[in-house]
Amino acid sequence: APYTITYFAVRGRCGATRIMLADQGQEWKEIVVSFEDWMKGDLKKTCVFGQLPKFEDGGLTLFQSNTFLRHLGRKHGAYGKNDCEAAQIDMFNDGVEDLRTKYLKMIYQEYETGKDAYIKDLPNHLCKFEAVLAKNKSGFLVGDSISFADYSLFEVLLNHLVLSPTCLDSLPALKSFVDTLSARPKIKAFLDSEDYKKLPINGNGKQ
Ligand SMILES: N[C@@H](CCC(=O)N[C@@H](CS(=O)(=O)O)C(=O)NCC(=O)O)C(=O)O
Repeated sequence: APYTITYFAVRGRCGATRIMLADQGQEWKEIVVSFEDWMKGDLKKTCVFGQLPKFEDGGLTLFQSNTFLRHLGRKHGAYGKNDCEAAQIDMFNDGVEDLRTKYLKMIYQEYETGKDAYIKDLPNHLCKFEAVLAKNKSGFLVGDSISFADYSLFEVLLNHLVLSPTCLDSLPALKSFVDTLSARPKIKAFLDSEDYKKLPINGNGKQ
């Protein structure tokens, strides 16, 4: 397979990419880097931004997890049917990234002190995506087929359901979005796999 992910032994910022690859029927290789090896610094020096994950597509080497999603979107017809849809897909993926950034800040910097307040404030962020999905009859964020932004939203919702299992109870469009994507055969198989289940969501073991 031309695709290789190099990352720590976490779902982290590769969660959405792996779900997208699985749903698109793609195989990929995983190179797992231990924190101990990472701290030696040799690999870090070769990374454009000094960070992982790294994604290889044959001879193309990429960093930046959202870049992987866009690249796969272009390659596998998951980036809308025209520039207008592509721009909206970018917009919603950027919105998901805002939520992911808030989530990661809480997880890594203020879990004990900030978890309850974060969960309390969560509906104010999730309601924005609820409104978008409630408006688009296709069941996807943009247009009439799945895009990389849908995988990104789906994955961040899965993580939030671990943090707060009731967080979608009053958001029917998001609940149905998660149920529908979870039922897609290749996503279901991947989420049931040991490869998926054996990895913690985050690097500090908090979820
Ligand atoms: N914007 C980057 C962020 C990448 C990033 O923050 N990587 C962290 C690991 S993780 O937060 O994604 O799990 C890292 O390499 N940290 C180690 C280091 O910075 O030396 C992306 O989306 O890929």
